[in-house]
Amino acid sequence: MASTISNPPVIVLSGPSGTGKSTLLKRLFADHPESFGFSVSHTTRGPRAGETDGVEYHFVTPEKFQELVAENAFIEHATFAGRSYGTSIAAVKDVTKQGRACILDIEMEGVKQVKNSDLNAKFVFVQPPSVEELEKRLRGRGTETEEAIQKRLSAAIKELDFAAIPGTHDKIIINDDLERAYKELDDYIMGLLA
Ligand SMILES: Nc1ncnc2c1ncn2[C@@H]1O[C@H](COP(=O)(O)OP(=O)(O)OP(=O)(O)O)[C@@H](O)[C@H]1O
Repeated sequence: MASTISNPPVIVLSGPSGTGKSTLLKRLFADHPESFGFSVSHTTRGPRAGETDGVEYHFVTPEKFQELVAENAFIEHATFAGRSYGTSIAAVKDVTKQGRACILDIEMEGVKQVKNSDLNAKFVFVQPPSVEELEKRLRGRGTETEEAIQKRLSAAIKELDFAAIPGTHDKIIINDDLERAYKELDDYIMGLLA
């Protein structure tokens, strides 16, 4: 396969937390390592030894970060332990300029930001078979506290309502059986890249 694609797409993958997005993407990237590029995030943390600005991250000051927030430059941004991180629209465009498709794994608010941007994106929603099954997976993953699980479940209901609006997504994949769901995702995305 050629290592670059003409007119590569931006693919937005969303869906409730615990629905299986990371599991599906990990497989997709492993199966097609040449097809996708990763956007470089901005961060207010300082570079560690060996890290280069613009490679691992765009390293910026808190003031610059706030400026970018005010300009609506970010698709998503968040603060962890006092450090801010964000995915900018420009960073996603850089990936497509290099001839690689860019997949964004983002939440509903980020999806809305992409819809409001000039990115030419395809929207894929990964839907759990049911809210009960989603709860089972979140518990099974064992990475969340009870409080976090409840928060994720109430956010999931909002995401499902949003996804139910006709035309919100180009493709809805129900992640019931992982093999089947993966094949559907792989076929759809490789179809976009063909
Ligand atoms: N089809 C499936 N059937 C059963 N279990 C699954 C399936 N797909 C994923 N899982 C399991 O569900 C759990 C949640 O999956 P994963 O971490 O990929 O979700 P996610 O959507 O990426 O969540 P987050 O948005 O919180 O990162 C994992 O333990 C994973 O192994």
